[in-house]
Amino acid sequence: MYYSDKLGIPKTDFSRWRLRTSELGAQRWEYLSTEASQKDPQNECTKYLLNEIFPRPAAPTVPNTASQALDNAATFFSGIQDHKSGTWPNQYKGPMFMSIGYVVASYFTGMEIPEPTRKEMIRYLVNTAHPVDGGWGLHEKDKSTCFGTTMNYVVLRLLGLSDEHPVCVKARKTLMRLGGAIGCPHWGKMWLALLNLYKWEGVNPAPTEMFVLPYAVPIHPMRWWVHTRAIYLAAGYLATSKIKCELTPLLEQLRIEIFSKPFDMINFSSNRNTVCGVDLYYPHSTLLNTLNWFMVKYEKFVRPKWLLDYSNKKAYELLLMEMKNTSYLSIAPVSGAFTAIVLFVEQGALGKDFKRSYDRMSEELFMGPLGMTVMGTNGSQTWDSCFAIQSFFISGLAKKPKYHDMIVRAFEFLVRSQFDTECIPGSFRDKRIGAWPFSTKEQGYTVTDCTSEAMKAILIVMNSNEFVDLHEKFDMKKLYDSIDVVLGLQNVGSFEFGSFASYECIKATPLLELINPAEVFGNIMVEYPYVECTDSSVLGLIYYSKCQKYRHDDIQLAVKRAIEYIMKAQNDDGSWYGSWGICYTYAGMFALEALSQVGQSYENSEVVRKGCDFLTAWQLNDGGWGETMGASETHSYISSRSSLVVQTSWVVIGLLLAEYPDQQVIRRGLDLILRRQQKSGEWLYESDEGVFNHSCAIEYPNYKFIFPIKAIGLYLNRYGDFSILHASS
Ligand SMILES: CC(C)=CCC[C@@H](C)[C@H]1CC[C@@]2(C)C3=C(CC[C@]12C)[C@@]1(C)CC[C@H](O)C(C)(C)[C@@H]1CC3
Repeated sequence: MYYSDKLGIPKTDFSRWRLRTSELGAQRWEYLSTEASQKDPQNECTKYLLNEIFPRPAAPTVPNTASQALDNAATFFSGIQDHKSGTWPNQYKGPMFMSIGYVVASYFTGMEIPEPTRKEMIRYLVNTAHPVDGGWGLHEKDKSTCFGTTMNYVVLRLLGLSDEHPVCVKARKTLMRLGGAIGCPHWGKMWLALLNLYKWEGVNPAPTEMFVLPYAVPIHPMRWWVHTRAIYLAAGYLATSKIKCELTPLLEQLRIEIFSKPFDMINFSSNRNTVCGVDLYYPHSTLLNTLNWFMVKYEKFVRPKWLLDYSNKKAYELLLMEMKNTSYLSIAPVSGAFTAIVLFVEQGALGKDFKRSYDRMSEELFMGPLGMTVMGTNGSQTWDSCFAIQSFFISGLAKKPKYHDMIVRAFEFLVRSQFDTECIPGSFRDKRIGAWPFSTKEQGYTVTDCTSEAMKAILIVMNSNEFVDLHEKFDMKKLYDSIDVVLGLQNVGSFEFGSFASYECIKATPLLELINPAEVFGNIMVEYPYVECTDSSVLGLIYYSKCQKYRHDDIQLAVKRAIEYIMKAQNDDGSWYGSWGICYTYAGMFALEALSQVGQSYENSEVVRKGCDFLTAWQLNDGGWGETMGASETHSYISSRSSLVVQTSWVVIGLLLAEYPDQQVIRRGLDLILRRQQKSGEWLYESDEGVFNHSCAIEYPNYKFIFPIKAIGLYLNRYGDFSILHASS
């Protein structure tokens, strides 16, 4: 029973929800009428996502051996694939600062949120409120923060929950304890200012003049990290124009509810830098405070109107290009919602670009047992499909005819998802033909590791005799472009030689972090070298060069440089810090896999030995491994009390690929994985697997299938099958 049920919060009829997908992987939830629902049964994937049948029926065979357990897992996982797209849709949730964008954009523009969505968004927030104090944090499992609590309180109120509802009363009490909404970080202040719940003079400046500087200026915003630039481009337009919506009775009421003082008594301009202590992850530098001080004076006394108009016009043009490059999705939900508001301001409710962008926001909403929320991105389609294919091949499952169609569908999805058009000239985007995104082709952004992993998955299928029927579906020449993109993404200038970053090369100095205005995230200003992205790039490049001749020498050189980077990135204790998964177990697996591909093993490489010894030292008494979000935040390994299946799988995979000599250590990990497997063949959610910007946890629901399958498969390859006593918990 969920908290929302205890409180009697209205719920929709789950049997009426359908997940509609497209061949390009777009996902939209639709709520049918009872009659339509009867004619159009829910598919397995949707039932699974909504937890409609639980506990699920046991797999037909009780596994007596590890290979049978593997087969049950594979059967379960292939059963929840979405057939139309060939992907594994999932509620890619965690961050608690995304829904505000959709709700503010809807309120601001007068667009009505459909009733079932409204109800389920309320349910989700009720179910994720902190069990003790009723607030919300930066992510679902976080302590309550001013940002999380203010944003989600406002969302609930805009969605129609009464201020007297116990959930609101409790949350408000926590908000007051945190000092009220005045302590919101920069983005929070911006959302409030748009809603006329905060004065723009109390928001630190985000000047659009930066975007009209010549690109040659080394700190030009188009050299920043793609997300930060997209957010500040749209938010800058809104902030400099001091856009706000009309004050409605509800907003007037909210002005009273969220501050600890009467609204008119607050001196907003003296609270530009007020950030609640609990929220502060990345405090301002003196440089940023000084620049902000000058900017405020400049905006007030110096800035000529023509310059503001000129730079906002430029910002608007760039935003339109961004929308066209991303099929109106924008790179991610935060920038997407700010941009939709800009388009509304420029074009009005009937504007075609506004309408398209607003419509696309529904593809970020995802329904689940707790309710509906806006996800971190419009999905994780490509990334998960790459790993699904690879793990089925490595564990020998791909040979079994019963998984043939699943692999065909995922392969065809990857083929459809490769970029085949370039971005609009002048939009400061790199060449993308040949590359792959993290989510969908329509989202339009190349990701380094996604490109390499997709290339590898495609090649594995193309090299396989079982899939000759697919060989004509892909022209291998299309990988020439992929190779060009990947090679072009390696950092070979003055920054972090040999490494790979996330979306682009590093284009500006990390000193820019000194002007990071976001307060709640670290490392967001520029691209950084990521060991996992570097590892994946190595894996893709090596696999390609083993079977193809194109740019062979360039690839060898790139791999050599990348491997040198990976070795250099190892910490003294043998660990690697993972930026996108939690944490050292994640990066350890990737690094050990990359090193194994150049022949480095426990026996012959000091780096590998240290890497393995670091991991084995953290093995828990139950045989597995588990790491907490604290590790990502504090940059030191923090173990969970009992093991987690996904992280145990990461370590098992790493150790197996490193040819770690002690079979017993690995076997104990594997036993844990097998013990946690359910009778249905699946594994259940245990803890968030992913992270970003050091402070925000995010779920990767497919990891609990992909990595155990790979771990069991690799174990069987090395040591052979064995009988098991308990296959279910
Ligand atoms: C602080 C900001 C700007 C918030 C918006 C959220 C995005 C920045 C996040 C949500 C999902 C996210 C973590 C993601 C990534 C970057 C940052 C994202 C897009 C990437 C693509 C970086 C490279 C990684 O190896 C991997 C592919 C796993 C992830 C996927 C998700």
